[in-house]
Amino acid sequence: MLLDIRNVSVSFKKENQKSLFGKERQRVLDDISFSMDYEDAIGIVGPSGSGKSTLGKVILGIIKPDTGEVILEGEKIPSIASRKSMSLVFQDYKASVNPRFTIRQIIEEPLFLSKSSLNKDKEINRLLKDVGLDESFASRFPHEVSGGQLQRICIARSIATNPKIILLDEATSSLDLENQINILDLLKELKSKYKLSYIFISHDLDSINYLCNKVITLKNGKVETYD
Ligand SMILES: Nc1ncnc2c1ncn2[C@@H]1O[C@H](COP(=O)(O)OP(=O)(O)OP(=O)(O)O)[C@@H](O)[C@H]1O
Repeated sequence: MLLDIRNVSVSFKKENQKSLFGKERQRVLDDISFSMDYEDAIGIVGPSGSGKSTLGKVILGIIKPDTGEVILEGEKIPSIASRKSMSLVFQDYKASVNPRFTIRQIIEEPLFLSKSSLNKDKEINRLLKDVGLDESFASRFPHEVSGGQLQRICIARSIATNPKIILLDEATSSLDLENQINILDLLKELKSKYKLSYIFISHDLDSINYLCNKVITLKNGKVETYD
């Protein structure tokens, strides 16, 4: 098994409490359990505020759950190994890149310590090709590419470290329909090429049905359906 989420609960301190030192907490995730096999694409769907992104952050080790655990290949998260095995693609691709970096610098950011510079150029060209862009993109800046192209660049960055799991948080939601479909097709292609596993957080059931083999529906922090 690749990933095992066991009885995860998360609560946050409630905002705007009547008393200044109020200790009321809001339970955002309530006893969530599910597992993921190699090469699964799991869709997480649910209304706004249902806890989808919080669950993503728990899986990435950004938020420590109050109770429960996340086990990646038998190892508890967060661990050094887990950080290397997972990467992330956001909805807000513009905010997730440094506007002063060239596309080459953006893609090589996670490769910083790992490869010699000669190999790096080759690697960047290969990654650009993987996401359907040619080598000329490497020297451009983010404002010189389209939204769909920038999201492709973020996907190239996310596969640069050979992760096992890519967490895509509303990764297609700010794109127009044509770009959404193109990105979903690209994700499918990369998945089979590199035997990737995806956790795909989305409002959009059509996209989830297109890409994913399992769907988890969250409602008020609980798993409502799992199939
Ligand atoms: N760091 C935090 N501190 C306090 N409350 C938080 C924090 N992060 C999230 N919440 C609250 O937890 C609940 C779930 O948020 P979350 O972002 O996980 O929902 P979501 O399902 O991803 O929503 P959306 O679809 O709108 O992105 C919300 O009520 C949110 O206000």
